[in-house]
Amino acid sequence: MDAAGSSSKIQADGKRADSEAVAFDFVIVGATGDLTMRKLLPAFYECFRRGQIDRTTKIIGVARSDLSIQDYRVKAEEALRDFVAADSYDDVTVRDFLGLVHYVSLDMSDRATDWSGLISLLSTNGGRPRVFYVATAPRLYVPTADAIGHNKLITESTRIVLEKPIGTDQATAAEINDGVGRYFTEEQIFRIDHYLGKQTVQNILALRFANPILERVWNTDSIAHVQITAAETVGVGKRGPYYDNAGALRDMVQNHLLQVLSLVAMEPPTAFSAMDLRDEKLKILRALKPMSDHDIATDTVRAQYGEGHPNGKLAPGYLEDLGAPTSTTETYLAIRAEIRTARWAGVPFYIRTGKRMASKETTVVVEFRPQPWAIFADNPEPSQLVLRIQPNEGVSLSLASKDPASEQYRLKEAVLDVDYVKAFNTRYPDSYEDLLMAAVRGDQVLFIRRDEVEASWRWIEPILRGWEKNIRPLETYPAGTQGPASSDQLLARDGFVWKENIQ
Ligand SMILES: NC(=O)C1=CN([C@@H]2O[C@H](COP(=O)(O)OP(=O)(O)OC[C@H]3O[C@@H](n4cnc5c(N)ncnc54)[C@H](OP(=O)(O)O)[C@@H]3O)[C@@H](O)[C@H]2O)C=CC1
Ligand SMILES: O=C1O[C@H](COP(=O)(O)O)[C@@H](O)[C@H](O)[C@H]1O
Repeated sequence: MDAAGSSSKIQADGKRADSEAVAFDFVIVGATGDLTMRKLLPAFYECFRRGQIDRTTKIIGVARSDLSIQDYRVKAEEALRDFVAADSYDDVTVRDFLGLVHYVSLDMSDRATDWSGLISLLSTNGGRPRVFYVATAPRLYVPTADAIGHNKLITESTRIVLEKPIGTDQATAAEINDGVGRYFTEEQIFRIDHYLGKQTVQNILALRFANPILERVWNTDSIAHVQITAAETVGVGKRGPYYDNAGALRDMVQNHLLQVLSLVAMEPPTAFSAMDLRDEKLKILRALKPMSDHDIATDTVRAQYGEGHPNGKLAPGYLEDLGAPTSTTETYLAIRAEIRTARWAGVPFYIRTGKRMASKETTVVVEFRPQPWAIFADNPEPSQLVLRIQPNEGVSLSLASKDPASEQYRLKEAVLDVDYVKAFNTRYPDSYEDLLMAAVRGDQVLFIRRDEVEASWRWIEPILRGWEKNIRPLETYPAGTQGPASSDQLLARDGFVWKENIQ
């Protein structure tokens, strides 16, 4: 399938048809870190290459390391070489882009640090967008906001972008929100969730609210259950110290997967505005049925990967990856959630995520209710709408069909499938590209509001506490598998199965 009319909109040089070049000052605090090197600089490079960034823009790296601008540009160039797709990398464009990149050494934990080097780089034009992106450990979010305020750098067009995690529970989230909120208004605070930068996540809204054919059946009358899966093949890697304090619930569910769930479940907003959209997401987060200790025991599963053989090769278990003798941190979880609204009464939402699983796939599966009266000898399988968030971005709908190979009236599943990359004949931008440019433009549609963060933590925290009390014991699963068997039982109890190997 081809996207009607799309080819005329794709520009040969890869520019995005609907966006103009903007001039701005963008300060990245944490400029030598993994996130900046692997994601932010490559994303900015792509936006520059596509003509979205004006040449007078300044991207100013800030960290404690004592580096000259030249040293930092060398590092930035290495990062672009490593992390920009080969077919996007171009020496001349890289050279031009590096001309926008600056560096200042500053310590955010030291109020006495002299900010004059940074201040001299910032434009005095109060209308020019000025963004501070805080890509450091969360304990520095408030001191950074404090230093920005103390140095009187907040103009009418200044924004602050906060990376996840916003806290580790309700209380610590409130401390960060209050601390940053002393200097910045809510309209100036951009809490990032990179899942909202994924085109396929954004597309959930288009599918639902631009296609009445779907929206009319998007409720408990037609939908039997929803599965949200974010499976990863990677282990904990070098992020062990962070991850062991977080676990899968804080790392993936509190933010990314609850955002996906709220987009799948929300009512149509009255307008496509940050306020209306976030109001509707918030209602869903607030409508999640609180998990009692009994629910935690029966409706959650938590597990940690042990040694296994993904693709026939030995992979270490979590403890070995972590380099610790013991840990009760979950690297896998499955939860059966309920949303207490008229639209979703009686429709379980199953969430699962895990590291070192059999395959990398992030999907939303919407299973429709079965035919109430079967006239065929075969019982048709209920239709499933599958949103492939990543990889192989696309959407498919399985339909029961007459099997042409059978003389009798036998049924067989046939699949309507749209592969977005082929349909739109364009590259899929990395999540950070849209998010960075939205922060520059001051558009909060793709960012999380304070009350959403709080509502997410309110639902998550009893589960965290229940697990701390071992209400649901930690299981193990071999690396390279689909998690523990009890996760299957969670669905089997309701008569459902996880849909596997979607990609
Ligand atoms: N990496 C990732 O994939 C993801 C990261 N995040 C979040 O992004 C943030 C950054 O993560 P990541 O890049 O991995 O972390 P890193 O540890 O790799 O980088 C931290 C950065 O902060 C700088 N820094 C540390 N202390 C100070 C200070 N006192 N003043 C100024 N700069 C300081 C460090 O440089 P220096 O030592 O030179 O000061 C470094 O540039 C974290 O909040 C993380 O949770 C979120 C999602 C994914
Ligand atoms: O935020 C995070 O997300 C990644 C998964 O992101 P994806 O875009 O590859 O789905 C996860 O690996 C990481 O632990 C988590 O912090």
